[in-house]
Amino acid sequence: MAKDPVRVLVTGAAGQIGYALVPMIARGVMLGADQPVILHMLDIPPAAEALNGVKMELVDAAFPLLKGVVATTDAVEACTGVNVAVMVGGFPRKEGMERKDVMSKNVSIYKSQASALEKHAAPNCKVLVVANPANTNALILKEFAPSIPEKNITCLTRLDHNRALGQISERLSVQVSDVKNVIIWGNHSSSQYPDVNHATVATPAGDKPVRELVADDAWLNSEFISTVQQRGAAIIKARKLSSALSAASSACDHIRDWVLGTPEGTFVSMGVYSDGSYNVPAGLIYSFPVTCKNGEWSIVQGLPIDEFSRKKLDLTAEELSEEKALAYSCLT
Ligand SMILES: NC(=O)c1ccc[n+]([C@@H]2O[C@H](COP(=O)([O-])OP(=O)(O)OC[C@H]3O[C@@H](n4cnc5c(N)ncnc54)[C@H](O)[C@@H]3O)[C@@H](O)[C@H]2O)c1
Ligand SMILES: O=C(O)C[C@H](O)C(=O)O
Repeated sequence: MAKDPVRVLVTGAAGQIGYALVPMIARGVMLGADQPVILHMLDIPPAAEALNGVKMELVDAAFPLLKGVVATTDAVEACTGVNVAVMVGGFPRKEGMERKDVMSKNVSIYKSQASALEKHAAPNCKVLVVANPANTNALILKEFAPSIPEKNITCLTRLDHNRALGQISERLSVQVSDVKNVIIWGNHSSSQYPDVNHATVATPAGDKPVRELVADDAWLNSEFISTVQQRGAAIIKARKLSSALSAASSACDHIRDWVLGTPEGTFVSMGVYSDGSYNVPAGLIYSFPVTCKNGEWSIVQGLPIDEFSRKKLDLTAEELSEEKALAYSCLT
């Protein structure tokens, strides 16, 4: 019997990530090739015409899994009944703007959209925040939607995770699908810590540690880390626009693994509400290694953390605490 459609909200759907993301969702990349979907697309009135153009293209593409499209500038209509919400909409930083200017605009958006989701989304709606500052926007959304379970509010660091897999695959000339268990700790910003200490590569002789195969700690402890941390900036420099297809694809990976589960023995990185694991302060949205089963994520416990890593985990936590304080100061 055909499955009932799942309603997926994409905010900022007229923007560049939205344009890459909605066809992936409509093709089953996010929820599976047998899962019908109804797309809810939200943008702001100045983008209404462009949003309608995206809707026209979705109709023209005749996706068999796409059972309906809601394209609107009304947050209540957009949020009504949604099972998955991918929050991409936001105000990008423009020339001459301070971090605080963009933070203040975005946290206000996330505060108001929190209420719309809380009141109108389906119970147990899973939320993924993509828009920057992603961790702090997700935290504000969580704080202003107290009836949504905190486990349902996450932010995207899977792009950074995938970037780390990509760098290791290039360095070792192995298939990216043979590399697993890198970790992104902390903020989706240049303070993040991409950690390969638990990562492995599948070889004909079994799984081997990435550190052993790379055999160059100096590279792993410096250039590898800064390349992943700075990859977003490198894409902006090259494209004059921030990453879009990789962000959209990683958002699909994040939701797919969360809903359908991670493969046995594999962990992925997700920005989730910290519970004090690994001595990360509770009350931040922080990226951890997680596994997913039956629609729930759990933080992988008990990984040894060396002194080098400890400092890096703490540094990115400090930045997130500062962002949290700044976000609250913008809202008062
Ligand atoms: N977490 C990640 O890995 C990651 C990666 C890449 C980009 N990003 C972030 O994702 C966001 C979107 O990037 P983009 O390149 O698509 O930007 P974009 O400017 O092309 O699109 C953003 C869209 O959001 C819309 N918007 C603005 N305010 C809104 C509101 N209140 N409600 C609904 N929609 C609203 C805009 O009209 C626009 O269409 C940015 O914040 C970017 O920094 C995050
Ligand atoms: O928009 C940015 O600053 C970069 C983006 O978050 C990315 O990681 O590609």
